[in-house]
Amino acid sequence: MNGGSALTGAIRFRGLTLGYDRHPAVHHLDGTIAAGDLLAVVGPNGAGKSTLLKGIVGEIRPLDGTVEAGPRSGAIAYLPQAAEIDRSFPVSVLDLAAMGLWRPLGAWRSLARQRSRLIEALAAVGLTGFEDRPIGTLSGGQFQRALFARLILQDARIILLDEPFTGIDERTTADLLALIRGWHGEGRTVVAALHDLAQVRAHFPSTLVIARRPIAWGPTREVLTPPVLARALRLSEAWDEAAAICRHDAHHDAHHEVHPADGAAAAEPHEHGQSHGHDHGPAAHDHRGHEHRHDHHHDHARHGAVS
Ligand SMILES: Nc1ncnc2c1ncn2[C@@H]1O[C@H](COP(=O)(O)OP(=O)(O)OP(=O)(O)O)[C@@H](O)[C@H]1O
Repeated sequence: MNGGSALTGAIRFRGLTLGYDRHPAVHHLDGTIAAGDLLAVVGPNGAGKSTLLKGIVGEIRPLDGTVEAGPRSGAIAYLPQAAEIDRSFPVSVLDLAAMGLWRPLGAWRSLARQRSRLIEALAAVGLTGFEDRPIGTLSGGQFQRALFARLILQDARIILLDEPFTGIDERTTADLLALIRGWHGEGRTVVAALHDLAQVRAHFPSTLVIARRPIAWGPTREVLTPPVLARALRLSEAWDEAAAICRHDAHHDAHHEVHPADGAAAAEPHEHGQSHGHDHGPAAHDHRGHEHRHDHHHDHARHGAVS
């Protein structure tokens, strides 16, 4: 990957730190999600999954480092968590889905063509006949289907999904998973924050485990192991919410992160410490989360916070 057009569909992180009010929520992420990857982002509550997706789509700006996903930001479609979506707005299913057409076609081009694409997209998500229903009257599953119709119409190279199946019935989940597989088959890059590990194992070839920082990244069957998950939980619980930012260029412990090979999924299935020769394995460092908190305060004193 040399950037520019070669990055189409790929997402590259360089020393990325994301957070709120200058407190990091995800930090020191390096690596590339390859174009066409179907990647699950997994981690405990508060691990930073939503924050990472928001950072990719540009909803929040990096506190440090960079994320490149492009080349055009409009090439990203993003489905936030259901709780963040306002359903009280009085629009119909057709209108909601039609919002997805705004970027691909512009406002006034070929209304007839737009109409037929809309009808096709609603059929693809099983909502034929629901066109005129106000979105406020839909069930949770039906509303999620309408949002997926909007995603279809956005026709983006990169699709980010934040817990798309939470609270969604099995039948709808199966239908939407089939759509996701279809997107993967078309070579789009799909990244989904998920909690259901069985679902991840069954449908997502690659997984990134995070606990405020990347824990493991690679082929799902190699990454989703009990030690990795236990470590993610431990580190997440030990996190200091008030930690300050440490600059990636000055951070002496920066090499503790996972680095998927450029082109991603081949990557590194194991915990970072093991493959970089540092003794950061879970057995050797049971108190690593605590250690990390200490590092942060130390770095803060040594380098100062990023302003
Ligand atoms: N708008 C915000 N302002 C301040 N802190 C925030 C904000 N959004 C998230 N955070 C904090 O950032 C951290 C990561 O949150 P995030 O929502 O990214 O985690 P998550 O992995 O998606 O969690 P969950 O699985 O519970 O959805 C948490 O400590 C959270 O409280």
